[in-house]
Amino acid sequence: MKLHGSMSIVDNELTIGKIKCSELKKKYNTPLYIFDEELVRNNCREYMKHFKVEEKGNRVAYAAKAFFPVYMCKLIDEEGLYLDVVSEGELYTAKVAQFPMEKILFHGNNKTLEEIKMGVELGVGRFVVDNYYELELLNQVCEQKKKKQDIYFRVTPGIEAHTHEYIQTGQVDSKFGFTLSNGEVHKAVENLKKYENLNLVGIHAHIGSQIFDIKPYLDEVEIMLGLINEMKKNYDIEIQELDLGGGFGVYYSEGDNPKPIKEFCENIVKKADEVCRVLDIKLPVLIIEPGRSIVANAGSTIYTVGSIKDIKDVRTYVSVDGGMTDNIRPSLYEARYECILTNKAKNPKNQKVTIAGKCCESGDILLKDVKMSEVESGDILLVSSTGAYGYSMASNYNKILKPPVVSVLNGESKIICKRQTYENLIELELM
Ligand SMILES: Cc1ncc(COP(=O)(O)O)c(C=O)c1O
Ligand SMILES: N[C@@H](CCCC[NH3+])C(=O)O
Repeated sequence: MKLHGSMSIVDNELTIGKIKCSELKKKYNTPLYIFDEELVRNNCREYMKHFKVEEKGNRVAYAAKAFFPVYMCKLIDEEGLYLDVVSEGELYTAKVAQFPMEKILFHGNNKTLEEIKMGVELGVGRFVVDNYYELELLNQVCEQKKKKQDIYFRVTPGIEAHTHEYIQTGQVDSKFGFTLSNGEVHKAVENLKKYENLNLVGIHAHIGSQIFDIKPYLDEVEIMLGLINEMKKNYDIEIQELDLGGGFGVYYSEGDNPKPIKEFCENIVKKADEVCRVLDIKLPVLIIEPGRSIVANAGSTIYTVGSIKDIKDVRTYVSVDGGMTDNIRPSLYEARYECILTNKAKNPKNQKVTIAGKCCESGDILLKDVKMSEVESGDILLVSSTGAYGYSMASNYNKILKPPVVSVLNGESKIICKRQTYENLIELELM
């Protein structure tokens, strides 16, 4: 297994943030999400530096959906990032964390009236308007509240990025945004005069998630700056902000070859400079919205191994005390991960096993056919890179409790999300 961030192996045992996994298990029990705070902060700083936030006034907005406890929101604020939210719940979390509302971008393809009202009342900086329905609702709400709201248009630029089809978003056949190729974007711009309470300051596109190539982003820069140029020429509208979305890929398992943050950022910034020079237009403020690439490698999940079923000449199933409820990604996207027995970190990996979860579901498989050292019940199994879309997509299927999240940093650990209790589980149910 590739070691990430502050992971290291000491006396044949895996440590994170200078703490042995066996100590974490003893203190907090399993299953347990571990959050490597140093790595998250380093990733934020890499983005801020290489996307030229100070130098050029560009912005990095963290995509809350990847992992968003109040603690994470406060960290994002401390590191100076902006924030991308997609729901009332994420907005509420930001409010509780006292995140500056003017630094929030509010996304979503079907924002409800309640969500729109909440966003306007709280004073979010930018609504990323997805469709006509939202334009109407937002304008009405702003009229009632006598506010003028800055907006972006979400554009579907027609880029098919190479990633799982469930997490592609930039292609024409998408539920998100105004389509560029059939003139929808232009029509929306032409109609803007009707919406007196809205002020179009930017355009946005997001081409998908877990993307390794830089090329689709460079295409996106070209297409979107071309659009900005047309808007100036055809409608005399000056677009000052260009939001290119997130989706930068990370390493989960062998074969994944993500580019370093520096490379993604520098190439995008450089390309935008070049295209603006060619088109002879003013360089807009650039925004990106990384989620996964800030938190994925910083998160790990530890489990305790329970039953082991060896079906001779077929497969060996090693079952753990969590599964698809704390990590739906393998079942949903056939996502692949790496794992290690933390208490036998350097032992030779001489067998092939399949790691199964405990849900009543045959598809509840976390890792299929992975190399593993001699395994026994009671061992601690760590799955790496579960920091993005693990906790945030966790469920209570089979009424299994969501595990806690513990942050580790320089030999200290602290709970940032408590373990759910059975009382939490049934508190909304009629007795
Ligand atoms: C609009 C938007 N921005 C940002 C992101 C973050 O993506 P990722 O976590 O892959 O960086 C997403 C999710 O794909 C998104 O839909
Ligand atoms: N939840 C997805 C990514 C979501 C993308 C959001 N637009 C994943 O785990 O990969």
